Amino acid sequence: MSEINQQGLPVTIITGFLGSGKTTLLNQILQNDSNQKVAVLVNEFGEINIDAQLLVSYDDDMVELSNGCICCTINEGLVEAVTRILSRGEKVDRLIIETTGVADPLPIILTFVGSDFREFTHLDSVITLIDAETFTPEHFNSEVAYKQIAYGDILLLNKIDLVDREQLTALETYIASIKNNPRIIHTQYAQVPLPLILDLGLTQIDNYAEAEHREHHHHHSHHLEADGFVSLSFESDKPFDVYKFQKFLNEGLPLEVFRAKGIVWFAGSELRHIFQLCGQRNDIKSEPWSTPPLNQLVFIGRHLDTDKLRQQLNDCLATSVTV
Ligand SMILES: Nc1nc2c(ncn2[C@@H]2O[C@H](COP(=O)(O)OP(=O)(O)OP(=O)(O)O)[C@@H](O)[C@H]2O)c(=O)[nH]1
Repeated sequence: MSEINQQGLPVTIITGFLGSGKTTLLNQILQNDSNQKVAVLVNEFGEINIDAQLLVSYDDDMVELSNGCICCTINEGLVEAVTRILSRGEKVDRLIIETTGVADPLPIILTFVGSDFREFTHLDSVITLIDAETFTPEHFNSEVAYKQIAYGDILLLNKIDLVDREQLTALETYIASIKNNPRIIHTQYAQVPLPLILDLGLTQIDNYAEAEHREHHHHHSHHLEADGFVSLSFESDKPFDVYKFQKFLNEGLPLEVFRAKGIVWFAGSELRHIFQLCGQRNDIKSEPWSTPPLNQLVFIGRHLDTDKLRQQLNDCLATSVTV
């Protein structure tokens, strides 16, 4: 029996704030770790799981947990999903969990270090993505954004193509002020040699004993409300008018929207469009459809007027369809 088997299934948790590059990293791992059987658990805050659809391999090994956050409301779902993976006859080499951008990683960490799973799994490391362009010492006034860094064993300072040297140095100085000897790696599109992030055995279980005790006496399921994040999921089997949608992005999009992503269908186009918005930046890429066309979008932000936003999106739909 290999050393890994004796220790149980290696688990890697990928965390980081909204839009920091978690799915991009997961795709890097899946593309480069092709000799291994990787089970993936993708959790999204929103009713539609967009991330799962944007992964390079999307098959039976994927377990999606949508509409909630595994750190609180659907933690039971996490336990069930992991139990399912562990009880499959087929050998699995590792489990990777991508949390939502608004997840507190601690309850997820404790699910592995403080439960029956401890016998069958071992938490290898917690990887935290940080968007070097948008992250500031105010950490978006979000307690979870702070905790994601505090509990990260490896910090990937991502999107370095969008910042200058001074901004990077300022960020590193801030991180060093809140965390002892941080292990920081600079990345662009989350590209990192896998030996630098996998199978390192970095998570120190003993460090969590006290945290586990505290959590048992503490209700953490209200942090989303406290941070003020809400999500709107929009689906339609009618296409958007490309000009109306572009006008909406340029003039109508509420400033409160911090993150948006989705699969977009434009009237007159045969392609599926992948829409991504992080802060002030958005882009749309196109590729062929592998499913019947439809619109599926998620908008996340603080204090969103979801009714108004839904109406604005409905107004972007094309009145006549020419595909
Ligand atoms: N310029 C630039 N863009 C990046 C980089 N890494 C990721 N992105 C883009 O940032 C956007 C968000 O990346 P994701 O990987 O989806 O981020 P995420 O953390 O999974 O997002 P959520 O799960 O929705 O919170 C996408 O459009 C990526 O292509 C980078 O290093 N540089």
